Amino acid sequence: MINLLFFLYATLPWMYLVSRLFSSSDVAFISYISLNFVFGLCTMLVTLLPRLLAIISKVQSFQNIYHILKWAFIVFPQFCLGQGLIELSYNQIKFDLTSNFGIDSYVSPFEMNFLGWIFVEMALQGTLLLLLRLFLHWDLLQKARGQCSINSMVSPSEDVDVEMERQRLFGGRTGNDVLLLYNLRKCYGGFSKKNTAVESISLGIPRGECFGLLGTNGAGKSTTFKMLTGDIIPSAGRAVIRTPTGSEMDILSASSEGILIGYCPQQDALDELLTGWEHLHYYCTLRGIPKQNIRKVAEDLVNRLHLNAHADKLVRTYSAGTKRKLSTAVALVGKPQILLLDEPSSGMDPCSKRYLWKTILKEVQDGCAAVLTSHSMEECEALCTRLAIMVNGSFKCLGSPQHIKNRFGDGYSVKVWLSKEISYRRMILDRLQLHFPGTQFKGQHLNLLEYHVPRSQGCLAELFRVLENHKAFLQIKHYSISQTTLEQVFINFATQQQGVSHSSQESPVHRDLLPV
Ligand SMILES: Nc1ncnc2c1ncn2[C@@H]1O[C@H](COP(=O)(O)OP(=O)(O)OP(=O)(O)O)[C@@H](O)[C@H]1O
Repeated sequence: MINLLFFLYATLPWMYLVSRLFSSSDVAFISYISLNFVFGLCTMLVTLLPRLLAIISKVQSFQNIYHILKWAFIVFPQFCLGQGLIELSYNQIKFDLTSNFGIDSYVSPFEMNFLGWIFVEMALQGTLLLLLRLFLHWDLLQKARGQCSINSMVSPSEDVDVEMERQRLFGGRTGNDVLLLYNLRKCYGGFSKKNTAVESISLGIPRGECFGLLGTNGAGKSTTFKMLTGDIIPSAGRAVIRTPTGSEMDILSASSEGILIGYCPQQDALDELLTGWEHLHYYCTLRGIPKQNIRKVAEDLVNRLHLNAHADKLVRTYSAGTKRKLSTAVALVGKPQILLLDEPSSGMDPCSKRYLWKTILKEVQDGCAAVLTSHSMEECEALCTRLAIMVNGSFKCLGSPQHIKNRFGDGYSVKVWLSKEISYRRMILDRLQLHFPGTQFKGQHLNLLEYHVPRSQGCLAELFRVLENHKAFLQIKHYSISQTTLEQVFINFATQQQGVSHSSQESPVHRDLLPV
């Protein structure tokens, strides 16, 4: 019995590991167990043969071969099981026979010169292989741990809107929501956990909402999308879809329930050797659109995204913007209930962007739930009913664009152009702080300085007065005062991003002022 338990303890992780290396199906695992038993039997026979020959012929060399094989095969748990059972039966039979003559020949199975080494070897092997297995499947273990702690509060420093959204989700107040993310988390790098790309985000998106994900390069937007599409497995948390019947299911099983998810990845997943028409035809077929309707559906998408001039050409001749249009068209095939758009408008001209926005808005109005990432604040304001700004993988704020501007953009943005590139940064700040306590310096680019002045009664008129009075003294060429924009709110959050690259061209942070 002990031997059997050790056998299971030692072999199962090993067998599972090897079978999973070759295939992800459990059928492979079962086949592997069967093969293991066959293998165990073979090693037993190979060892027994010299032993039997040694008993029959009394030739010492057979006995030596038996001993060598016995020690060599000890690394195979299957052999240990068979060998252990045989030795135990042999021991018992010997004891039964000799006890009648008053001889106690019983040997404890734990004696090192009997089965002791087998136990030691199996315990070591079992432990090592189990640890190896845990190491290789660390992600799965993290996932299991995440499931257990799914209701746990994540960070006490979380923004109140983000926290409320989490509570809404875990409180079950998700009436119309179709896409639900529960504490979704992704760490790259297994054990090291150094790179947490997405840090326990919780979100519910109802039908007819376009949700915007904003963040600097590397904030974790694409990783979130990849978890939703099954490209990568979350380290913790769940992404679920609510079916029309009200039941919740894992997002990856959605297609089996007939729920369509449209995905426009950040990198165009297009075949360079096919034309636009061929792509659309192919995806329509994949989506199960009846053959007679394919032409109509493809034509509709081509018209809506203004692809007519390019649909007949090979994709390799497309410009970057045209490829994005085709990728978006592919994502829209079959009227998906959930639409995931990863920077769909990157590289598009302003005119094409408008057509794209119109198309996305139409889909959303028709009841689709969309998630969109973009580096264009204008786009997010035009399309998104709610948005979140991601910094270092977690949401820093969440709500409608107006709500975010009201909460985080309270006050005025003052831009001052100096006549020369002189270091008047501190002096201007002192003057402004004298009249408007709480004024902050936001950044500098050559001779352009930016300040944030908190809102107060009569502040605007006073602000003009102060700047006019000091214009000549402070060498101010001209200045502008505006309400804080979404872009400025974004910049404020984005400066918190770890290791934000100052050389990037993409993010709005780099198009505007940087903190100094
Ligand atoms: N396969 C990977 N292995 C290790 N780290 C990764 C991997 N993919 C992404 N990361 C890291 O995860 C973090 C988030 O990356 P992600 O691509 O999700 O950012 P993003 O917000 O989509 O950026 P962008 O706006 O540039 O598309 C980054 O720090 C990135 O370096």
